[in-house]
This record gives sequence, C-alpha cells and structure tokens, in this order.
Amino acid sequence: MPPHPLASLLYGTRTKMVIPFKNILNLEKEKGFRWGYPGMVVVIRGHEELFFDFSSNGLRDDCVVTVLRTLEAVRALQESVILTPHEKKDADAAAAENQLLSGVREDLHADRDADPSEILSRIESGTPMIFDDPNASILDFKPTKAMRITCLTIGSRGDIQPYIALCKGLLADGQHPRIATHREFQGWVEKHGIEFAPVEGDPAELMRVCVENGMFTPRFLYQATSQFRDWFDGLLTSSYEACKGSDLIIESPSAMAGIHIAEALSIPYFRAFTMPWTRTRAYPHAFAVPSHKQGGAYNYMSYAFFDNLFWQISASQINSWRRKHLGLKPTSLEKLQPNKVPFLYNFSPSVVVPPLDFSDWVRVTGYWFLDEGTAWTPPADLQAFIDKARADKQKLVYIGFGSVTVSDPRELTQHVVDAVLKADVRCILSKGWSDHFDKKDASVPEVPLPPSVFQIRSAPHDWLFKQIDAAVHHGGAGTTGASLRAGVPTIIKPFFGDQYFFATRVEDLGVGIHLRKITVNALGKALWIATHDDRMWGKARLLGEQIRNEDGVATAITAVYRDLDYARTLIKKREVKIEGGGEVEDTEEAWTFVENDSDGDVARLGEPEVVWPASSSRAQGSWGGGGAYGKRTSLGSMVLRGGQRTG
Ligand SMILES: O=c1ccn([C@@H]2O[C@H](COP(=O)(O)OP(=O)(O)O[C@H]3O[C@H](CO)[C@@H](O)[C@H](O)[C@H]3O)[C@@H](O)[C@H]2O)c(=O)[nH]1
Ligand SMILES: CC(C)[C@@H](C)/C=C/[C@@H](C)[C@H]1CC[C@H]2C3=CC=C4C[C@@H](O)CC[C@]4(C)[C@H]3CC[C@]12C
Repeated sequence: MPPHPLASLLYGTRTKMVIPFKNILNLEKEKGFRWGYPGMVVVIRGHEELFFDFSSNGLRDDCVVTVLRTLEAVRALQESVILTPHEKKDADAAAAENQLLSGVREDLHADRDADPSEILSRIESGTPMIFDDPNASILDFKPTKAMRITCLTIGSRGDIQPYIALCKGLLADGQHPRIATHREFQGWVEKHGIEFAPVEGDPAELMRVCVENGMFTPRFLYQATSQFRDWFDGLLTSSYEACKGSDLIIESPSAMAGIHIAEALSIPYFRAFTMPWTRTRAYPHAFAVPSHKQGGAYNYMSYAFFDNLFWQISASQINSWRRKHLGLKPTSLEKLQPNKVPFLYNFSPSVVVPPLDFSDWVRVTGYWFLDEGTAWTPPADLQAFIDKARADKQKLVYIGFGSVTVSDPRELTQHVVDAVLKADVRCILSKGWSDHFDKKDASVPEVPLPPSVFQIRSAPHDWLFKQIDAAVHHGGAGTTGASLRAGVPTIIKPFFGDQYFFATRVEDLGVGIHLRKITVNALGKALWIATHDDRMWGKARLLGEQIRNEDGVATAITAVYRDLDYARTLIKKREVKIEGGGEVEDTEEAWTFVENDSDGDVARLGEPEVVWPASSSRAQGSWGGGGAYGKRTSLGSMVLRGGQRTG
C-alpha cells in the first residue's frame, strides 16, 4: 500500500510522518493534549498510539472522516485476493530468490540431517550459529532427552486451561509435563492425562479480593497485605515442593515463586501469561489500562510501576523464604532481571500485535485453545432453542460473565433480560454471577426469564460460539480468544484487571464494543450494533479466520525448544549455598550481564547484548526483527519503522 503523508504540528516544530494506511487500526476523537483543543488518537498496529491536536472541531472531524474513508477503501482492497501488477512482480521475485537460496542451502548442508550431534557440539563449544533456513526442522532445537516440565499457575479456570492445552501438546511431543496449581483443578488436569501437583490457594477467594476491590487499588493492597500474608507463605513453600525434580519451569508471573525456585534448582525458567506483563510503549500494563489512551510514555511507565509495587509488597516474605527454604541469598529487582526471562504470551498476534520494542525472547504464540466441544453433545432443549432462532431468522447472542461474581446479581439479570427484549434478539444466558448470591440468600425469587432467553450453566465455548451472532462477556483472556476465534462481534463488560485491556483491544480492532456500564439502554444498543453492523461483522469474521489459522500450542513448544539455550544462559551460578548461616560468596558478576536499570532501554534500542542465541531466533522466528531496528527517538522515525516491520 502506498504510504500516505500526515503532518502534525508539534509546538514550535514541524514533523512529517509517514504511516502506511494498513498499519492504522482505528481513530478516536478525544480531547486534545492542550486545553481547549479537540484531539484525535490514531491507534496503530503493534505500536503506541499517536495524538493530534486540532484548532477546531470541524477540522478534526474532517480529518477523522477522510482517514476513516480511506481506511475502508484500503481494507476492501486488502481483502481482495487479486494481486496488483506491482505485488505480482514482488511475489515472483521473492519466490525466485527463495528457490535460489534453498538450492544453495541444500548444497551447503547436505550432510546436516545426518549428524545432529554436530549441532550440539557446536552449542557446547559456544560457537555462534545462525539459523537462517526457513525450512529448518524444530528437531534441530528439540532437546534429545525428554524433560520434566512443571507449569506453575494460580487463579481461576482461565489461568489453568491454557496450560492443559500446552501440556497435552508437550505430552504428544514426548515430554513429561506437570501442572502445579490449586487442588480444585486436580480432577480436571488429571482427566487429560497430565500429572498434577498442589499449590496453596482458593481460586474463589483470590477472585473475590480482585472483584471487590479492583486490581491493586489501595483497598486491594490493604486486604492483600493484611489477609493474604499467610496464604502467600503457603503458596511459596507448596510451589517449591511442586517444582522439585523438574528440568524446566514455565510459570504465570502471578504465581510469583517460580523465578526463585528455578534459581535454587539451577534450571531454565520461562514465563507464560494471558495478559501483557512485559514493558512496551504499545500497550499499558494489563492492570493499568487508563479510561483514555495516554500514549507510549504512560504505557512504558505502567510496567515499571507495577514491577516495583509488586516487588515492594512481597520482597520481605520472598527474601526470608529464599533464605529459609531455598538456601539462597536475598535478592532485588535489579538482580532478578525479570525482563530478561523468556516469555510466552498465549494470545493471538492478530489480537495483540507483538510490539516493535519486545525483546527477541518475548513471543506472542497464539491462543492455547483446549477444545472440549468436539466430544460434547448439546442438551436437546438448547439445540431446539438454537434451531428455532435460526428458523425464525432471529439473531442469537450469548451473554455470560465467566467466573466473575457481582454484588447485586438480581439487578444484573433484570438489566440483561430487558436489554435482550429491547434489542429484539434471542439469547443464551450463562448466569454464573448468581451462584455466589444464591448460596447467600436462596429466598429471593429469581428474575423470570422470557421465552427469548435460554439459560445454561456452562457449555464448551468452542462449540457454543459457532452457533451465535454475537457474544457478550467479561473479557477474560480465554473467553475473548474463544469469541474472536469464532469470528463473532464481541461485547466486553470488564469487571477487573486485564478485562479492561481486552475490552479496549476488541474496540480498537473494530471487532467489538467496550461496554462501560450494563444499563438497559447501553447493552440494548450494543447488542443491536453487534448483530447489525456489517463492518464490525466483516472485521470479526476476518480476524476469526486469522486466529483459526494459528497454532498457538505448536508455536509455543517450538519457542520453548528454541529459547531453551537462551534460558540456560540466565541460570545463575550458585557455587556457594547458605549453610548454617555461614559466609556466602558473592556471585553477582557471574550472572549480571547488563548494568542496573538499563535493560529497558537496551531492549528498546534493539541492541540485545546477548548475541546468541537471540540472533538465531531472530533470523528464524516469525516475530523476527526484534534487534534489527536502530535508535528510535522521534515520533517520525518510529512511524517509519512501523511501516518497515509489517509492510
Ligand atoms: O461455560 C464455559 C465457560 C468458560 N469456557 C472457557 O473457559 C475459558 C475461561 O477463560 P478466561 O475467560 O480466560 O477465564 P476466567 O477464569 O473467566 O478469567 C480469569 O482468568 C483470565 C485469564 O488469566 C483473566 O483474563 C480474567 O481476567 C480472569 O477473570 C475460556 O477458554 C472459555 O472459552 C467454556 O468453554 N465454557
Ligand atoms: C504480599 C502478598 C500477600 C501479595 C503480593 C499478594 C497478593 C495476591 C493476593 C495477588 C497478587 C497478584 C494477584 C493476581 C494476579 C493475576 C491473576 C490472574 C487473574 O486471571 C485471576 C486473579 C489473579 C490470580 C490475581 C489474584 C490475586 C493476586 C495473586
């Protein structure tokens, strides 16, 4: 697509920027940065947003409309499969070059397959290797011996389910995976043939503190630090027990213990998560999503803020556990260097586009779906309800808020029912939010449901979402993945934490609506738009197709194999253990390989100091290019690079 020039007037300067239209996701009208000026926010794929101030509303609105129109035209073109003569020429040239290169490679590496041990010996001797063959098999990276891999996680269904999918993949690939989490999930984990180890904690209790107080609000911090101290001690010790004997730990950072346990066991350590947790200017931290976009500096700072806050409130307990149970010296954020840890994000790169400033060891793998719907038969009455909606040519929506509990469930149900009637749609209702309430006071009568609403307890979303025209939910990472994969418009009413992030994301992608409040009018209107807006429907359908083409589990397993050597380089040398409180040798120089607090900048400037194997993954991975951009100091150059990367 030809780039289009946009000019913006920064105070006292003139800046010219080139933004390819295909990299613009969306436009928003907002208040300008300067008081009294109308503003416009440009949301860019995998990049921080750009802000423009205008001298009048008319000018701003004109600009918004013009850009939106052009975007539509560009999108229509992109969707068409016919190549322009120019594109055809490029494609032919690329194919010819590829063929030429593979010919050369075959000659050079004719004997490679015959001797994989040569690769291993080169790894051991520290000879840098560059993997530039796009057809290289992952067998080249796969460890020769099966590994005992412990996946450590806490939280609710959505925090466990992705690991079940991952572990099924690892099992099939000959590894020995284990899931370490709350007892409540033992049966479910074992049903899938995966080994289980218990860690402390009651998911409902963790959920309650989040929903009632909001994530990391002063009230949350007060409750966590006053009521969860004992639990936290139990979590740390039980996690250590659960991880003993492993060759590798993959941990959701919310579980907090893994990085230290890996240090004590001297084994490689990966993080995996459902929500953004790694510094970037493109997205805010999952728990710090502002109601209006604040730009790259805010986004970046939000991670530093959370890393510090999280560490500050847990440090003293962690350090005394390290000393007593792990035999390790106290640590600090600078020593831990969490930003160096290889990271697997189990969301789709089409939903959360990997930002330019992610390091090479941070991978966005695609969702780890656990399909439970294939062997599931719907109850006859549910099937009849769906068939009737189809026969009556009525739009069918799903409404459910997962494991979230609310203070007035009766009112919520009433609003939902009224909104469904107002939007004139049929609705499958999963009323999880009442469970909590029913237990408390069963005498309060239920809200009667009209015939257009059918209530279910639960159903596998991979089956259910194929039947519907739109979904309304809480924006849990997994549920968002499920409705986007089905290609249906997604309305998200967030309750806490990362749900605000996913609500913003679906709105930015144009595939859904961020619902701020559940009122009859707001939900009714959102339902109507989601079931009638062709543009939203088209975008959702396209995104669904992209997600269905990804294989998150396979990508993640490949990433684990590829980054394993990198992870090993981070293992801290620990010649001397604390024993009987004796003298401990300071081993700091043995593992500190960047200066304090510069790591963020290093990652941003894209000059990774670990040249290998980071460079190898860069040459291979589809995320590539992490280290390839130069200094990025001005808005203009950032935009240009955005274009280079995806263009
Ligand atoms: O009837 C049901 C209910 C759920 N699911 C699936 O179960 C998973 C639930 O995942 P998710 O939405 O991520 O989980 P929750 O436990 O509801 O959400 C918690 O965990 C998520 C992952 O960390 C966070 O994003 C949320 O904020 C947090 O509330 C998804 O794959 C759903 O498709 C079904 O198939 N059928
Ligand atoms: C000093 C201790 C007591 C402090 C640090 C601990 C606070 C706990 C209660 C907080 C810290 C991080 C929180 C946390 C992080 C992320 C998630 C994922 C989400 O999907 C469910 C809630 C869950 C699992 C919550 C639960 C409550 C946690 C675990």
